[in-house]
Amino acid sequence: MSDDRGVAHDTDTSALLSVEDYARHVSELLSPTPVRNLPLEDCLGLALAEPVTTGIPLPPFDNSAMDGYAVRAADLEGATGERPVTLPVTDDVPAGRVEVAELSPGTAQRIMTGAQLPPGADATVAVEHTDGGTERVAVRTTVSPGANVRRAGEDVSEGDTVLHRGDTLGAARLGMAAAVGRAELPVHRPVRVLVLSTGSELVEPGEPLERGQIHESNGTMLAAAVRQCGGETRLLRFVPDDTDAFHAALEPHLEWTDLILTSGGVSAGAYEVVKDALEHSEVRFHRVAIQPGMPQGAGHYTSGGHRIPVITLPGNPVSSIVSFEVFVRPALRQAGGHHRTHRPFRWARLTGRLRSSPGKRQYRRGTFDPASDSVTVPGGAGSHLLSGMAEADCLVELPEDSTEVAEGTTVRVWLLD
Ligand SMILES: Nc1nc2c(c(=O)[nH]1)N[C@H]1C(S)=C(S)[C@@H](COP(=O)(O)OP(=O)(O)OC[C@H]3O[C@@H](n4cnc5c(N)ncnc54)[C@H](O)[C@@H]3O)O[C@H]1N2
Ligand code: MOO
Repeated sequence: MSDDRGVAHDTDTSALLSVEDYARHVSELLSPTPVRNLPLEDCLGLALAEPVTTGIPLPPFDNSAMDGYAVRAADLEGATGERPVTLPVTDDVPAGRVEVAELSPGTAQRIMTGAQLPPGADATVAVEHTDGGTERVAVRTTVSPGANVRRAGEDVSEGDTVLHRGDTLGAARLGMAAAVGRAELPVHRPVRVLVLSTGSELVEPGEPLERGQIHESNGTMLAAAVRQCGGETRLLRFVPDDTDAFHAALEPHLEWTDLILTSGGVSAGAYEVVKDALEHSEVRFHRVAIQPGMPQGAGHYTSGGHRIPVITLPGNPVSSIVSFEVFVRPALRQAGGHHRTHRPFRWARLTGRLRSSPGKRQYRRGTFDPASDSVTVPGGAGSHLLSGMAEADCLVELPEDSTEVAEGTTVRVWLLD
């Protein structure tokens, strides 16, 4: 097996912080963002800060589920294709009509889907079962009382709670809010994250590379990851490997920022600018029992009266995105007020065998097959192997105590977007 080629092996696992302890530490850094009333069109992806109760029933009035004719069911007794019952059509009721006349016995009113059921009517017969007449209508079927009628309050009653605190507002929930008459909702404003990348080897995508250089990719990736979980971002991509320049780059953004998220520059090298620049702030660097993503830092950046939470992710691209998923995403979701903070997970059978780092929780990149509840891990464990991450639809969790994981073993998989 060679699936751990290119993995940074650290055999000293004695001083490693557990994944749980570090995750808790990170989530304690952030407080919930302030609550604002925003128009519905600005609420997509944000978390509701208070429950929504409805002041009206839905539907608000009895109405027709079909285009056809409002009738009294008893008037159609015995109607068949051979012996239709013919009724005079006394009115036309389009959707939106406010005043609707009473339906007299032995008559029909032409009615549209969503239009008020006339008082006295107890059913609608669909136009397909009639000759479609406008003066008189021949009806070829019987109907039961209540047929094709949507009763007031059938969906929700006045006073019902229709949305809950902490709900993430997606299309259907925004539709629900509009349906009960809300134009605005109280939501947690998005968490504002200043994403920054350091490294003299980094070059703007689109520019040619000299030998020894790579395109900057973590900034794009992490900013997108923040936005995917409901946050707002500012991206500083080429912060120089110089501590004064680092502080100067941050300065204009400090008033705006809820969290500073860096990648790179924190391990054991000679030019670790993030580590050097944060040395005098309240940031602590840890080695966490996770692969990829072992070198981590968290705390507060202090400057000119500001005290801003900061999380420093490792620079290897897969290390940075995996540790974002494991540590940062749940913390951001919690700060944004969402009650769903974690990705959904499934249990799945491994289609091949894997080797894992002892003493560390390993996250491998996989593709999950929901039809067979199985997961395939095509690529290696190396934290520079971004293509495997780009292909993956899940992260495969191998526990700290596993070393050789046999084919067929049941593992937890975290489903990605
Ligand atoms: N002697 C040791 N060396 C390393 C250790 C260690 O414990 N002792 N840990 C290894 C592990 S594990 C990881 S993970 C990395 C973490 O390194 P840094 O966070 O300091 O990151 P850099 O050294 O700056 O970069 C690592 C790698 O990632 C590339 N990178 C960085 N930023 C970006 C970016 N914005 N876009 C694309 N790629 C980026 C960078 O070029 C390097 O290849 O350290 C190991 N070493
Ligand atoms: O293995 Mo590092 O922990 O590449 O992330």
